[in-house]
Amino acid sequence: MAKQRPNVLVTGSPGTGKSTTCEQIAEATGLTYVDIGSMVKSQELHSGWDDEYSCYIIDEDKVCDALEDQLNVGGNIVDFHSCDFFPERWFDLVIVLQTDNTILYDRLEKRGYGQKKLTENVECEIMQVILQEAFDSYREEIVQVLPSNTVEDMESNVERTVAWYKQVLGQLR
Ligand SMILES: Nc1ncnc2c1ncn2[C@@H]1O[C@H](COP(=O)(O)OP(=O)(O)O)[C@@H](O)[C@H]1O
Repeated sequence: MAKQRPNVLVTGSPGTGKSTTCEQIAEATGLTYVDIGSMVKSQELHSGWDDEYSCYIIDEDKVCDALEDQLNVGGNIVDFHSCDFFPERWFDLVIVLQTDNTILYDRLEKRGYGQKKLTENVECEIMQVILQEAFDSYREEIVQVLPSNTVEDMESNVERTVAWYKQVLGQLR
């Protein structure tokens, strides 16, 4: 079944601005914002709590099952800090947000991350782990790597995604 509207995936290390960016794009386009982190918690799509990293151990199969119908129809903007376990066909655009490590460090510190989690997340960003994951999982043509250091960056990222969305919708109709 062909999607009626495109789906967008916004990925990147924690703190790069996924949720803020997604909320703004959702407001401007009417796409449904799907925050996987909250879903994992509220629908218990996990296999327990990881004390070391203070996070849930996500059950990827359960997440995909829970999203299947909605993503097949289309019209969603999905926010998650990992992107290699979703079916490739779900997404028409994959945005990878990137933030300079000193800025990211400050954001995660403000969020109250412990030293271990903070260092590992900043290292993940430096090593471009999510970027690599995105290029390994999706066609290069649909992956967009966007800087997310400043408010101006965010505005520009929202603007270009909204423009892309309108263009795709125009082609579908
Ligand atoms: N491009 C940006 N410029 C300035 N502040 C930003 C930017 N992106 C995110 N932030 C701020 O950083 C914090 C983390 O953003 P958030 O959207 O929660 O990130 P994520 O969902 O990727 O973890 C928030 O306080 C947000 O306002």
